[in-house]
Amino acid sequence: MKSYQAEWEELADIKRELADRDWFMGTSGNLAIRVGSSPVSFLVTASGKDKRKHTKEDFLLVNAQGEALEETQLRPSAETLLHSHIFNGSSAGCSLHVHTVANNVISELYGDEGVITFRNQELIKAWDKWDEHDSISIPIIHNHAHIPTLADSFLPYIKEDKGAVLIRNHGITVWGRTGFEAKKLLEACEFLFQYHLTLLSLTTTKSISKGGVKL
Ligand SMILES: CSCCC(=O)C(=O)COP(=O)(O)O
Ligand SMILES: [Zn+2]
Repeated sequence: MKSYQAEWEELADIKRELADRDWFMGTSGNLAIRVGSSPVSFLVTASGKDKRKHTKEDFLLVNAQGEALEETQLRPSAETLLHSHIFNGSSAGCSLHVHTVANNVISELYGDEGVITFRNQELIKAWDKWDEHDSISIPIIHNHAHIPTLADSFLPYIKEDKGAVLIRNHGITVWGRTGFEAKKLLEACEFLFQYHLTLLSLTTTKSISKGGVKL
């Protein structure tokens, strides 16, 4: 079996950075990094742990179906199937899932439309969109409690080696060709969500003030 020390360290570094951002509230979140391609194998976070803690039991190696490849007491993330779909359906090298207040609020605000689109934002260059008229759209899917059903509805959005999908009132899953790219896209999404929510709340405040209502 291929050694996976380098992938372990890369994922551990990403986990530390996301923990520093406080993006693992209440044991939420799971991370995965590809180890092999044929056959597919990847490291994934162990289920139910406080991902802000860093231990030698943070990750386990799983196969294309998300089954442990080594003897372990650890359970792979409950949402491993989504990472499996990403590694089986694209050449992505890393897949990150976090719950933040901003991604949850955006998913609820635009959940009925099933998508949120950003344009006229410098940060869409994180998706390699360099033209002034470019836009990026992030699909929003229903939060099926049954993970195989959730994974089925997630699957059609794995069209490229990088991407992002919001799961309504749950969180976001972002993937990229490398750990660097996946983290860049995740941070860009969070920036765009926070910007949008801030602008919405200030615009509302501004229009209420204009209407003569004292806040
Ligand atoms: C309390 S978080 C609920 C489960 C979840 O959505 C999540 O991201 C963490 O699950 P895991 O099995 O990966 O720990
Ligand atoms: Zn989750």
